[in-house]
This record gives sequence, structure tokens and C-alpha cells, in this order.
Amino acid sequence: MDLSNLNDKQKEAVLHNKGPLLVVAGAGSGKTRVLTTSIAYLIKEKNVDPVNILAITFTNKAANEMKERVANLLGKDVSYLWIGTFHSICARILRMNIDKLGYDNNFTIYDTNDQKTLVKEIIKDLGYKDEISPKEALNIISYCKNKSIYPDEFLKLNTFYVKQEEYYKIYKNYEKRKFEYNSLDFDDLILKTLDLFAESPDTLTYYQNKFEYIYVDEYQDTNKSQYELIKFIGKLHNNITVVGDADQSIYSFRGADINNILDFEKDFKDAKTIKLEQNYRSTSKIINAANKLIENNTERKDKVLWTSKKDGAEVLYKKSSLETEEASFVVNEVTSLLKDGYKLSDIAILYRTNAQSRIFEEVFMKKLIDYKVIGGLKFYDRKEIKDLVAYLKVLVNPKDDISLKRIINEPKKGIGQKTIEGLEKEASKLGFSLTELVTDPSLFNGLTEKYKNTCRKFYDPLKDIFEHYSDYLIVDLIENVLDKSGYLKSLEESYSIENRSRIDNLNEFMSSAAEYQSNNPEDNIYDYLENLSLLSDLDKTEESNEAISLMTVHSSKGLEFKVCFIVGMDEGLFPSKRSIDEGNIEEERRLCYVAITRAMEKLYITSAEIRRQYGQPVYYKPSRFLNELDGSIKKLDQDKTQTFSNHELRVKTNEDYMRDKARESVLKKKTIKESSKEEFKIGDNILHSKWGKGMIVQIKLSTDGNELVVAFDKKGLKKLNQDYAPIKKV
Ligand SMILES: Nc1ncnc2c1ncn2[C@@H]1O[C@H](COP(=O)(O)OP(=O)(O)OP(=O)(O)O)[C@@H](O)[C@H]1O
Ligand SMILES: [Mg+2]
Repeated sequence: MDLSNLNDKQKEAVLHNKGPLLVVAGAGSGKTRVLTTSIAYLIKEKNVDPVNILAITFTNKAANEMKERVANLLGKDVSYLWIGTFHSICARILRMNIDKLGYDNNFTIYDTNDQKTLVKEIIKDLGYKDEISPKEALNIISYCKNKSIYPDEFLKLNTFYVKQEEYYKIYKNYEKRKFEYNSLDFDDLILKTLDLFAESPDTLTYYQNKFEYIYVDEYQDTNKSQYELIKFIGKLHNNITVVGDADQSIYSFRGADINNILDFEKDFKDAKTIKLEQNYRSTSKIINAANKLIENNTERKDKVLWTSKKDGAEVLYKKSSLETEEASFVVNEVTSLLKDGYKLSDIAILYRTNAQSRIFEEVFMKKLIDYKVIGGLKFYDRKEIKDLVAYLKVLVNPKDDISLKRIINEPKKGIGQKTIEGLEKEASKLGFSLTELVTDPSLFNGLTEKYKNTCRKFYDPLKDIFEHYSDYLIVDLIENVLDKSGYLKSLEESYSIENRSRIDNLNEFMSSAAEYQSNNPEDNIYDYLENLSLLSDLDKTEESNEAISLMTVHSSKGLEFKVCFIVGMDEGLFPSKRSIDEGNIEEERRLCYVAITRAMEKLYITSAEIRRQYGQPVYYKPSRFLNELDGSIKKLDQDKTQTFSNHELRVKTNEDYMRDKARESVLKKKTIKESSKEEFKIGDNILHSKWGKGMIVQIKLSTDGNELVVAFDKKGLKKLNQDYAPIKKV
């Protein structure tokens, strides 16, 4: 096989093929290339049967790509190869063998909602309902599972909580009932495979014999139990190759442990280590920026990546005033990149959290630019967004039974399929739609007690909204629906990263509604919903490969694009507020390093000063990472044409705007009376006699002195009363 497209170190790694091997190397240095070439080499040159190879990657997308690359190198089908994520590989092993642990092989895999339902049930049965929240219990269970702490061990921990005994019982019951229901949660996939190997030596021997060669990509992000698993299976043949980069370890929140790299050298005594330092992916400007940033991490071994590529284009940084302007900047830049000959598929937009995709999806939709969301769903396809929109549709359209059926039991309140079908029959007997029936209390009396209760369960909490929805401002309506339906609460109650992300998405949805309303102050909920359907209609085009890619930085791991935009580079977004609060900046910096090193030719970084949170404008400062990158990035001018004052209405929340309409006459008088006083508007720079310089980011009109929210350079956000505060415009 031709290995001439590898450098000497890479060749050495490929030719190693017997015994344990650790490849530690920076981003884009060809680790994944080494893995795929090694696999192809074994099959072609060493006549190894593909069934004897196990390759583990981090995402299903990466697994598919690896399969494709190996197939290309060999020129033949390699479907017998076991390439997959830890979870998918374990699920495959368990499907064939979990009967040995007493389960049926057709077990169910629980998602977070199923987990929560189960924990709630247990808490109720144990009589802890008033003292322990399901959220906290799941939190503790998940913590234990990530650290492979079993219930009995948990009870013995002497560093733990009050109520340890109670939590122990919940955890123990949780495990027991999952077993009775023939179900596994996500963490179980790995843990039960470990149990299987411990309890069934024959099964272990079978897989040890089968997997003569093991390859693990993105090794820095394996957790303890995953590492145990590799050790178990690899022990017989000892042909384990792991490749990774400590600077790209970004999953500690899921228990990933960088120490696995150090342990590998300890656990596999004769392990060989190969270092790769040449980056083949990016221009030298991009690599410089990446090196400059990651140097700021103290918990790392010194390592410098180099490239023989040319300088290339400057890394550009653009600061916008508003998040909508940031999105416009990106779209305009994309358009000119297309003119320069780049294809849509060459370009990626990277952001810190899923919810940030919304604003970019919208501008791309409006410009008819095809896009796809990698590793997730498009914003308006996300379950929580669809649910919320269904709620709104049910409010305004009492014939929309499809939407009603979507949300009548969302959040779960024990309204099953049978009951819904029964109610539907009742409704048609009376000549009404199902929605009309369950939202009209005057009809409930004709129903049986059971059906009456069902209708009440759905309708009563929402009664006020159903009666007065047209009086609400759109954002208020959304907020109330989320609150009164219990939808938000149910997400908040069950701890998981997925649910946190769902809450972010709902928050983002509220912000988009607020933005909509301030641009269209006269519009009502009907107009708004129509606008939403038009948006998703634009989106109905066939998904093509020729599309721009949007994804979180986490999902971008291992991928590369000619052009990358890292958006939302603001303190509090990236690094995230949570990581700042928890003092976990180094991991965020690694995440930023991952983002920078995805770019091959061009890299843009953007930030915006004002973004909406739950519909309210909030002031952000540029990310600290931008300071650290200083000297390796070129700052573009902030647009002079678009100052805050032009956007006064947009920045002011619609809530203020609409409510204040009612007070207009009073305010008019007041303005006249105060005409000698200074007028302030959003975006004005002011000087406070005590707190120094700041900028007005929000104004709430009020008859007894407008309330100003000011972002002070040194003091952060403060609320002031315009009539009394010692401030003046500068
Ligand atoms: N010896 C080489 N000569 C030319 N190009 C190479 C060489 N090795 C790797 N490449 C190319 O460099 C790019 C990065 O390689 P690869 O994705 O394997 O790096 P990696 O170390 O896995 O990166 P990451 O850390 O981001 O996962 C790819 O486009 C790959 O084809
Ligand atoms: Mg890789």
C-alpha cells in the first residue's frame, strides 16, 4: 500500500500495528488519517479480516466518515468493520448478550424524560415527595453513574450528603425498577457491558478473541468506564492504538478524564508513544492564533503546533452592536465568499450553544441560502419549539386537533392515547372538534366523570390564557403558556444537559418573538404565527449537500472546513456564564481552541454588544479570549452606519413599548414638563459621578422617573432612576 502521503512519524504509527500505541498530537496533525490508514493497511497488507477490527469514534457522523475513508483506501466494501461510538458498540454487544445478565435482549433504552418519570414514581412510592426533588435525585444518580459508583458504594461514601440514606434508596430502586421494566438508561450501555464482561467470562473471551485490533479516536474524551472497557477487551491481544490531543479535551462535564492519557502509558507498560506536531489543515495565521490562545492554559504540557503552509488570510474579528447585525455581517460575508468561488459546503458557522443557531438560520432562510445543522435539529424542528408553537396554534385555532394532540399530554399528565381517542369520539358526537371540546368548559358537563377530569387537567391551568390570549403581548403570551402549562417547570425539574439546552431554545424563541414584536409593533398573535409558518415553509426545500453547516463547537470536533465563523464570542456566552461561575475556564479555552483549529483557509470571529435573553436586551462584553488572541487577529471596524439610536425601538423591549403606549398621554405631559431635563436614549454614553463611564442599554418609561439600565465599564449592570441619578451624557 502506498504510504507516501504520510510523514515519517505518521508512517511509523501505521507500521506499528502490534502492541499498544499512543499517538498524542495537536489538532489537524493527521491523527484520524493515521487511524484510517492503519485499518486499511491491516486489511490490505496484513490480511487481517475486517471482523477482527474494532474502531471507536466520538460521533456517528465521524464513524460514517471513517468507514467511507477506509472503503476508499481499499476500494471495497467494509461493512463488516465494527466502527461506532462507545454507546453504539455497547448497545450492539448488549443486544446479543444481555440475557446473560437476566434482561431480555429486546431491552428499551430510556431517554431523559423516561428517567424522570421513573424517578418521580419511586420518590412517590417511598413517600419522599415533599422532601426530595426528582431533579436532585437524578442529578445524584447521574453523578454516581459517571463515576461508576454503584448504590451500595454510594451508601458507604462518607463525603456525601444529608439524606444519603434516602438517595441511596432512590438510586437502588431506580436500578431495580429499570431491571424489572427491562430497560437501560444511556449510561447503562457502557456500565452493563462492563458487568456483562465481569459476570460472563465466556462472553468476554469471545470479544477478546474477536477484536484483535482496537483503535480509539479522540481518546482524550473517554471517561473512566469507557477506558475500563477498552482495557477489558484489549487485554488478550494488546493491540490497542489510541489517538488524542489533551488540548482538545472538552467533555469533562460528562466525566471525560484527561488522566486516561497518562494512565495508558502506565497501564500498558510497553506502550509506544508517538508525537505529531505538523499541522496539515490550516494556514499559519490560523495556527498562530490557536497556539496563542491555548498557551494561556496552565494545566497543560507545552506543545507547539507548526505548519509549512503559507501565512494565508488574516484572522478577522468583527464586533457588532446588535446580535442581528452580527448575523447580517455573517450573511454578507458568506455572499462575498461565494462570489470568490467558495462553495456553501466549504463554510461552517460554529457557536457555543445550540440555541444560538436560531438567528443565523433565520437570516439564511430569508436569503434563501441552504443550510444544515450538524449534530442536531434545525431550530424550528426541535421538539420544544414545535410543542410551544403547537400550544400557540391551539389557542388561536380551536379546530387544530393535530396540534392539540401533540401537546395535550405535554408535559406528561397521564392523558393516554385511549383517552384521547375516546374524547375525540365524544367531540364528534357533539359536532365539535376535539380542541373545541377540551377548551370549552360549558361542554364538560355532558361528559363522563373520567373525561371531564381529563379536560379539566388540560384546560384549568390554561383557562385564563384561553379566555384572554388576544389581550396579551406575544412574548407575555409565550411566557405564560410555558409557565401555566407546566412545560418549563417539567424541563427544569429533570436534570440533564439536553433539558438545559431545551430551556435555552425556549428562551431564544422568546427573544425572537420579542424581536418580531418590536419590528412589528402592531402585529398580533395571528400575524406572528403566520410569519412562523412562512419561515418554516421557506425551509421546506430538500436538504442538499451543497449547504452551509451550522453546529455547536462540541459537534465540530474532528471536522474541518475551508472557512469558519466562530460567532457569539462574548463573555458569558463563550466562555459560558456557567463555566465562569464554576471556574472552569480552561475547558472553555480548549473548546475555543477546537473551534479555531477547524478552519483551513479563513477564520472569522464575531461578537455583539447587545443580545436578548428571555426577550430582554442584555449587554455583553467581548470574550476574554479575544484579549488573549490580541496580535494574532485583525479587528474590523464596527459599523458606523448602524448606531444604537437607529435601533432604539428594536432594543427597547416590546413589553415596555406596548405597556407604555397606555401611559402615553401622561408621559407626554411629563416630557413637556421636563423638557429642560436631559433626554436619554438607548446607546447613549453617560458619566456617573461615582461609578464612572457607562452605556444605557435599556429604558423603562415610568411616570415617576424612567428607569435606566446602564452597563458601567467598571461596575457592570446597574438600574438607575433617571430623575435622581447623578448622570450626564458624554
Ligand atoms: N501527511 C499528510 N500530508 C498531507 N495532508 C495530510 C497529512 N496528514 C493529514 N493530512 C490532512 O490534514 C488534515 C487533518 O488531518 P486529520 O483530520 O487526520 O487530523 P487530526 O489530527 O485527526 O485532527 P483533529 O485533532 O482535528 O481531529 C486532513 O485534511 C488530512 O487529510
Ligand atoms: Mg481527528
